[in-house]
Amino acid sequence: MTSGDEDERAARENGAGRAAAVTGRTHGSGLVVRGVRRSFRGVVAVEEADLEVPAGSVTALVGPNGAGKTTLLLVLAGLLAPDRGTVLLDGVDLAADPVAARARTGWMPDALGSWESLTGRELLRAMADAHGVPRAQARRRVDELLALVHLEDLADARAQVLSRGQKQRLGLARALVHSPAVLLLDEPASGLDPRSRVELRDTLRRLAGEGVAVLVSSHVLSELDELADRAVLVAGGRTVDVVEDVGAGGRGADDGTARPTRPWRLRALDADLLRRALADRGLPVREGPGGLDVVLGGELAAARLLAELVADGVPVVAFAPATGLLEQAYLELDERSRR
Ligand SMILES: Nc1ncnc2c1ncn2[C@@H]1O[C@H](COP(=O)(O)OP(=O)(O)OP(=O)(O)O)[C@@H](O)[C@H]1O
Repeated sequence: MTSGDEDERAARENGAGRAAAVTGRTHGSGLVVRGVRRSFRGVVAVEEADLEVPAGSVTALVGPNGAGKTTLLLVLAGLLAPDRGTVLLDGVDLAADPVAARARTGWMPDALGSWESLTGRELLRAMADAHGVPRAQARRRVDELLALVHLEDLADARAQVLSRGQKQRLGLARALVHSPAVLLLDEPASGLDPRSRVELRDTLRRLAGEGVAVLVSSHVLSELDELADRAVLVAGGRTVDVVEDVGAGGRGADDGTARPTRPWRLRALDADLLRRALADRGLPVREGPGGLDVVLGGELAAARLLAELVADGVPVVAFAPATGLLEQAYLELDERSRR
């Protein structure tokens, strides 16, 4: 047994002993991806992927249909071999030591898959067995995870009778059975009702708080704004951009001019006065539903503008982002890829 294995075992045992912790991890090396390419008989699904997911963070993988997100996640999960490129999972090179790399990685595909004839409990125990979690510990771990995803009452029902959302929750528990340092999730919120989505968000944030590196693909951009710390944008098989500070809403540079930019919607009791005040500042204005939209360079620029308008006696009654930061970045990306 290597010292890394011993650390891992200690971390697992720690986690199993502390009911409050989902993994028991406190730190790790996260995920590093460099120059990954993957094609299928001439069809290039992932052309050039470069990204990092620091331990303790949630990173969103965002891009239009066919951008290569699922293919990339399958490569990172060790289920598809890349044509070239390097993947480091918690410091372990996936190509050099796939077994150790997979032991550090949790994978939640967008569908539960072929084990649906087992009950949820059997499925989780089989997974724990496959990962070499000792029996007594596995029993405790499985109970904890069933509670975490609120499936205790359905634990002994065959997975195939579960609803789509319940299967998604079981899929999350399955991905966590071996206390992974890196968690990869493909559209985890699909099929979840609003309450389950909030719980998923809380669970992923909690995992990140425990030091796990979380990479999550999703099309529900408004929810990623609240869930993710940062987002990696993918288009045409390439990682094309990174949006930092997603959760903070994009603070922007001190001069208020740098990215990220997005429209803000303003409403005043006197719309004409507001229109004139914005025009005086050289800000192009668009009529939006229920207000005027102006593009600003971040929250600092917005705060400054609001203070100026109020000081000038403009009776502003609403001032908020017109779209989420990620939504805006995604729409810009989509626009560029259509040109
Ligand atoms: N097994 C395969 N054989 C051939 N082409 C494939 C295969 N898997 C994926 N592709 C192609 O690779 C490209 C990327 O597909 P992928 O499923 O990774 O995209 P995605 O970003 O996950 O899309 P979506 O958001 O619609 O799920 C697509 O053009 C797809 O048709």
